Amino acid sequence: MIHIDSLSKSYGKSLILENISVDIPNNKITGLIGPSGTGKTTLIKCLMGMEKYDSGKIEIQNQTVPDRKILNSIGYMAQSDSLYNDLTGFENINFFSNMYSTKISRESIQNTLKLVQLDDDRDKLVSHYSGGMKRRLSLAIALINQPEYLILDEPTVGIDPVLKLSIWEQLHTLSKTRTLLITTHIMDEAMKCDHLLLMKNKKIAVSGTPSEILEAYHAEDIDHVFLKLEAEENENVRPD
Ligand SMILES: Nc1ncnc2c1ncn2[C@@H]1O[C@H](COP(=O)(O)OP(=O)(O)OP(=O)(O)O)[C@@H](O)[C@H]1O
Repeated sequence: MIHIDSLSKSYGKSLILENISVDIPNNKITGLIGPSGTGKTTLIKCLMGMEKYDSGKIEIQNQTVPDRKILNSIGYMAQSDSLYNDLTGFENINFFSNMYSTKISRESIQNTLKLVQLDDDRDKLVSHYSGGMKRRLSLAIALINQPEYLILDEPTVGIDPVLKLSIWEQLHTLSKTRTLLITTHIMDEAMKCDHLLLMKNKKIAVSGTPSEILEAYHAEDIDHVFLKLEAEENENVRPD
């Protein structure tokens, strides 16, 4: 479980995350959803120890983070791909797999490339990859050491609908034994998550399963929940 307690974070004078307290359950896909610029990536960077937070606490497996040992059990896919353009897909994933203390076999690299449907393109230079291929390679790199926690920042951007579906199937399979935290703007992807955290105004405004949230807000989709939150804020009325 990821436990976030009273977390606040500013960049300079701008407060980005305000007193956030939330638990991210094990063996589920939690979707962190919210309009652009609400602080989703900032929250993830705080979890990963890539940004220092001002106050509060983050614990993963009861261990305060950042913690080196815990980092080894997290697979992270950033929003922008950090790949070596002058290496092939295979060489990239091989490079990153050498960073782990446990040896990752060629077979497991090959299987992971297959999973993201890059096995046929493994020997192409990444500079010749499309945007979607780069995203898939980044996803493969996040998966390579079979981490207990997977934190994926907009994993399906630039990926075509058919592959997107197969990646979601895979994410669901992974979530049987792993804890996933995924950010997305894409509202139909929100509905595929087991648990949602809706971010608004520096806070987690709503949390629950997609159906619980839709029911509570009498909304047909998550977009409408955000619209209702906006109206609620403007009129200062609560949903009935
Ligand atoms: N390093 C930084 N220095 C200063 N401000 C930053 C920095 N990184 C992000 N911000 C600001 O913090 C706010 C939250 O950004 P963040 O990237 O966390 O949002 P987001 O919800 O992930 O957005 P998106 O969905 O567009 O990726 C934005 O106003 C952004 O401009």
